[in-house]
Amino acid sequence: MTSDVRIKICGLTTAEDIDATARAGAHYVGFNFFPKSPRYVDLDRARELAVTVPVGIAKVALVVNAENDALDQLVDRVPIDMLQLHGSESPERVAKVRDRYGLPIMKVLGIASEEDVSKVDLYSDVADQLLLDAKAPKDAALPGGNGLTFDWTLLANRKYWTKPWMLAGGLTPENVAEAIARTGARQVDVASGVESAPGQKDAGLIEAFCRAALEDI
Ligand SMILES: O=C(O)c1ccccc1N[C@@H]1O[C@H](COP(=O)(O)O)[C@@H](O)[C@H]1O
Repeated sequence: MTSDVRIKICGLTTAEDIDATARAGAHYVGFNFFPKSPRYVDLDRARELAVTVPVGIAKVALVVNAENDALDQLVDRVPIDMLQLHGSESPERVAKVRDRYGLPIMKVLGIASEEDVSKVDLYSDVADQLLLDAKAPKDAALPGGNGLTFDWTLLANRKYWTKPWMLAGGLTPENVAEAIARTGARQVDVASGVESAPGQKDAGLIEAFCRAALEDI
């Protein structure tokens, strides 16, 4: 028996990554457009990869506080299905991006406290999905992709959320089943937890992650 959990593998950079992710049964692939990331892909590379993604797997573009010029070029050149806003974008900015491109938006919230969790309500009317990631440490070079978990009990007392949400932050083949069981997440996202080195995806780890996430426990 497999569960209905949906899986996003983020920060793919090669054709082999796409192949491994599709074979493992993931539902979303993420392309990372944050230049400082070891998972960064430029528009040409992202386009080459995106056109090979099998139908039925959603192609997500991860951007951080991107301006319209950069987003215009991205959307023009790369056939994506969703924008993941992983910066400090306000609800107003999220609404503007959604209106301008007509693409579904996944807004990311960094979580370290109850107050952070309560921000879901601020974005529920303007985002199509929420992604809850560990809040990056103040001195971190990256706002995500740091392999850090957050305190999952912060999600225990959440009220009903009207938009689909995804759990991220430090997930691995070893902890993803526990994370799902403890938080009730129906969607999970991983970047560094399926890599052999920063930015280098490992087909075996992708397969193990998907197997563990899809297992009914
Ligand atoms: O992965 C990155 O390099 C990255 C850079 C900038 C913003 C977000 C990034 N990754 C996202 O963060 C989550 C959690 O990452 P991890 O699994 O803890 O390594 C990841 O799923 C990406 O969506």
